[in-house]
Amino acid sequence: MTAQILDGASTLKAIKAELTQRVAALRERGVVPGLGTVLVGDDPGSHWYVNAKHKDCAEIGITSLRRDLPATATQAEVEAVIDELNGDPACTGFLVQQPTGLDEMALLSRVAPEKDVDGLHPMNLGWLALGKHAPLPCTPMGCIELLRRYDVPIAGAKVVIVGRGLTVGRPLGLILTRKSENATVTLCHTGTRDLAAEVRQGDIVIAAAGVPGIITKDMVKPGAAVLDVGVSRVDGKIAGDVAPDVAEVAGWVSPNPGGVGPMTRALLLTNIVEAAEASIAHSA
Ligand SMILES: Nc1nc(=O)c2c([nH]1)NC[C@@H]1CN(c3ccc(C(=O)N[C@@H](CCC(=O)O)C(=O)O)cc3)C=[N+]21
Repeated sequence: MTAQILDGASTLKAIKAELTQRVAALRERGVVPGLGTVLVGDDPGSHWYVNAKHKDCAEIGITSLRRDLPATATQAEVEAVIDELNGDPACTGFLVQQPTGLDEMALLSRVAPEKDVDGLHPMNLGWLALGKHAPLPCTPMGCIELLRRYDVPIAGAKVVIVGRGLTVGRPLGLILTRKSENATVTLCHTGTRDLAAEVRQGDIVIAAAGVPGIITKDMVKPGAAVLDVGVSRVDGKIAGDVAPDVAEVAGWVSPNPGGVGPMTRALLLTNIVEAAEASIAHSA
């Protein structure tokens, strides 16, 4: 027996089809959702991601405001672009692509919280900790949406997260322990004494350590769902956190590429549409 594939690419397609109708409904009411991106420098990976995001937007009727700055851009220059997008009504949501090489906390904090479609503004993460509705981070929500669409049970499940990074592991623990998800979470990190023993308890394992192949077959409970969030490059190719032979014991696995990456984009699109819908609710 081999694991069922959690196909993020086809799920992104399905979500785009659903969002197309919501964007059309917004446009009928005179609201055109517009995504802004702020990109600093010429990292090819970052350029690929930002291009992909704008292509996704164009497909479903979201307009694009693209601000590309050279690697030499200063903190003040990037902050001026953030201020400009904060004040532009055509921009209903935007993000600063990471990494920038600048003071990222200062940049994140400067984005108007209601335009923070990455869900990473300190105020939005604070609302998450306090249990109030706010934009949520795209990669964690992409993981959850992928599990939901394949009917992997989350409520009551033991979820083992590997990695405490600010964009995935840390917020994911907060989200999965809400009443609406109701999972029991173990958050592992470099201080974890026996990683294999922790991972073996997981009905769901979410690997977001950025260490190629850190999750091996012997660590996985038979039938578990294993999500691979890690993006490392080995010889120019994407290497995930999950070793390929994990599929021999797992019940479900997300491929990488083709799993959580496209789902991150799907949830970004969802956040853009929701921010635009919320702007109507607030002005009505
Ligand atoms: N402010 C900010 N927001 C982000 O959401 C953000 C960011 N900064 N910095 C970098 C990470 C990374 N990220 C990905 C998006 C899409 C894929 C994706 O769609 N990958 C494809 C193809 C990958 C390939 O072939 O190169 C896949 O997994 O199938 C991956 C990774 C968003 N990030």
